[in-house]
Amino acid sequence: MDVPYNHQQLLKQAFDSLRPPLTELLRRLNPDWVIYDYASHWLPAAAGRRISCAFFSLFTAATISFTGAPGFVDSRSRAEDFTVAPDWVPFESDVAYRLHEITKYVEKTEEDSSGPSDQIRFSVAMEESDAVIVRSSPAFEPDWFDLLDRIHEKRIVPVGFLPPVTGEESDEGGSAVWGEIKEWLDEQRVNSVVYVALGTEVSLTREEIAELAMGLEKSGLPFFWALRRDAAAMLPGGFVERVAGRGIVYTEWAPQVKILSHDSVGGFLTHCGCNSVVEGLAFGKVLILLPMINDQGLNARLLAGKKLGMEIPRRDDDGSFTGDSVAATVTATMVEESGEPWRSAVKAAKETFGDGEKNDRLVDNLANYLQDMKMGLCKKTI
Ligand SMILES: O=c1ccn([C@@H]2O[C@H](COP(=O)(O)OP(=O)(O)O[C@H]3O[C@H](CO)[C@@H](O)[C@H](O)[C@H]3O)[C@@H](O)[C@H]2O)c(=O)[nH]1
Repeated sequence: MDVPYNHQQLLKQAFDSLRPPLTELLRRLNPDWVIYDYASHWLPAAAGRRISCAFFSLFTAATISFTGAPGFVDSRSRAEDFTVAPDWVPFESDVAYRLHEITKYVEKTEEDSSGPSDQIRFSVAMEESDAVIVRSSPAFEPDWFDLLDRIHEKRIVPVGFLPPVTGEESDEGGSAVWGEIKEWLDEQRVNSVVYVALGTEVSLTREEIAELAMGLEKSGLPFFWALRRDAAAMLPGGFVERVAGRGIVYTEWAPQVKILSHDSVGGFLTHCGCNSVVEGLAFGKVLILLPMINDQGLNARLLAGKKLGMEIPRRDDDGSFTGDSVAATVTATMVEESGEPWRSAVKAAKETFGDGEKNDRLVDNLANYLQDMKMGLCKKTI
């Protein structure tokens, strides 16, 4: 969290230096399977042919489908090409980037200091795997799972949402910190508080922070805003004092899961990172969508299409938004009658995202699959 986004490639560079010791470890342990993330795209090569490799996608089935499909020529090169569904998507779909979300990636000129770009890491990690495990569920995105099955010649195994745990099972959020936050939340009305948090990688500009602050102030609703200290330093003068009592700006690592599990929280203004989305929906909170980087725009479209969240309107070219549009989206989703379909949709989705037993069944399926196919039997030869 403390590594600025523009220095993140250094983490990958450091990570790559694990290749020799990991290769040695794998040779010694000789496991049946290795499960890996996209950054270690070299793991299948390190594992060799005797160990099976499963790429674990933290991204949705829709995002993986949007990213590419073997057997289809990907002729996309301009930013505009990524603002529509790609050729291999056979059904109507809004899942695509907005111009402002993709331009910075397409026009990127600086080299990746770690060597391979994230895109290359991702596609090699997918291609070289024997199976792809997806942290999602066909109950949420049936069309996208069907499509993945059709376009990839390897097993695609949904593992469910791995919903968050609270209470004694969770050690998150030291008790003193949580005690104070809980005390404040206990004083608020049920479903009245907006929890605002933009994950671990997003950096807002001064203007974006000011508009967001103005919108929250104008909404008149109680809010709890987890904002890194460096970003909080850019808040407009007098804001914290004006909202005192009604709004909290919290500059430490927030116990997000515990906060979202509290009954006073009704909505979650989120950047649409996959973990936050699961955490919010597992507790039935309506989402207010402010995607900023990576897959977040695609997640926002997928969620908005299912009325699980409402996007804060922004200019297509530069992504700017106003405090008024923040306030209007927050109040619509949280309290106005027009937001009722969104509030009902998240209640209905709570089971899919949060039900432990339902999700555990998918984990069991995965475990059975790994057992059945162990010892390299699933190496695809087609
Ligand atoms: O003060 C904080 C801040 C964050 N969190 C937790 O940190 C996680 C953040 O995860 P996520 O919501 O996925 O955000 P990012 O870490 O910013 O997401 C990165 O990783 C995701 C996939 O894992 C992608 O979907 C995003 O685009 C990418 O930016 C969540 O579990 C939060 O509960 C806290 O508990 N307290």
